[in-house]
Amino acid sequence: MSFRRLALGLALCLLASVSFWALWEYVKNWLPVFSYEPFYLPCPELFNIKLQYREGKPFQPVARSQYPQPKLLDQRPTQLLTLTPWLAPIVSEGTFNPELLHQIFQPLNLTVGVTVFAVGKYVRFTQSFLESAEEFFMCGYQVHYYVFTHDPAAIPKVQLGPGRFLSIVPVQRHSHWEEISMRRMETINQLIAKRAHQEVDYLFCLDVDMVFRNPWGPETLGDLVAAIHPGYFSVPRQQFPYERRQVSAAFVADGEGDFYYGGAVFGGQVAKVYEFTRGCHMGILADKANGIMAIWQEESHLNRRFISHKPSKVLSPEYLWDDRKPLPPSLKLIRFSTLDKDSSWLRS
Ligand SMILES: CC(=O)N[C@H]1[C@@H](OP(=O)(O)OP(=O)(O)OC[C@H]2O[C@@H](n3ccc(=O)[nH]c3=O)[C@H](O)[C@@H]2O)O[C@H](CO)[C@H](O)[C@@H]1O
Ligand SMILES: [Mn+2]
Repeated sequence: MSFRRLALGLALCLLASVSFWALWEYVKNWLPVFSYEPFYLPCPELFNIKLQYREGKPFQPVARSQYPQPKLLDQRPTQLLTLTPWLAPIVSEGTFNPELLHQIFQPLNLTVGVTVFAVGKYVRFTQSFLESAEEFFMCGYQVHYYVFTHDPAAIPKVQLGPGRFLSIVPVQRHSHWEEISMRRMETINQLIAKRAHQEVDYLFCLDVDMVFRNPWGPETLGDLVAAIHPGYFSVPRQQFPYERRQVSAAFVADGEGDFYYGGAVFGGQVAKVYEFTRGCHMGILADKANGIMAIWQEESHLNRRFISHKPSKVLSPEYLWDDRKPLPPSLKLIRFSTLDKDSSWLRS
């Protein structure tokens, strides 16, 4: 009797272990979580490794060389070039997705600075400039305007959106408009050294006699940004109004040049704008020492520098237009444009 019980007990035990084993095999095969071996974890050293990279090589200025001129309108008369020969994007409507760029740039919590000069009669442009910027410039981002003026009390109070600031920076009123325009390089450079390097990530340096007409967003952000001048985007480089006198630091030889850029719009990462404005100012000082002023003042020096220090992003004339010109079929919209103004009265 007891032998039968023992045998039955053993058989039951055997059955139970076999079923348990079968169940385990089944579960092990079907649920990956049970078969997962934490092979790579823990491996804390991976998170603590500090790599000693080869030292970064700073970009060298491009030496004078001969190569064909890039043509903004070479493809089809209505289609703009989208890439420079040194692989910088040329930004225009249709080349980027604004929603995607917003998703990428919005979480970065960037502050974009704007420098603008309102000296003498140009104070009158400040209101329309600022109001249109509030409507279209870097909407949804933190913006810091630096308004340089000889007369702080004359700067109108414009209602600014949340996260947008305005600093008025007093400057001397030089008697000649050329001097006012040209001194901007030095003044911007000093502003960056004094405070802007701690206050903004990117900085755009803009003319005040202009208004925003359509959105200007993060598609414009880059290391060093130039804008193609509205007057010369379809002419051979020999016709660009570069400084052609060899004695000037802004001299450009006949076969040189990519695009003719406007002095009314440039920018980039604040450290790059610092280097850029310093270089231009040094050229301007060298010219002063030689008793010469470049044909288009700081714009000539800016163009000289952009030949040897290529912009990493180029803005199409959508970002620097002139209302006095008819709109060509190649431009789908105008974002920032010069007002029709009486230059001789303004400069008198
Ligand atoms: C089409 C054309 O001819 N463009 C040239 C002209 O641009 P612009 O006619 O656009 O020059 P501008 O008269 O707008 O002067 C440039 C900027 O300097 C500031 N400003 C200038 C004068 C003044 O009395 N007060 C003042 O605040 C202001 O922010 C102005 O927007 O002159 C510039 C001077 O560098 C460049 O040579 C440009 O190539
Ligand atoms: Mn202007």
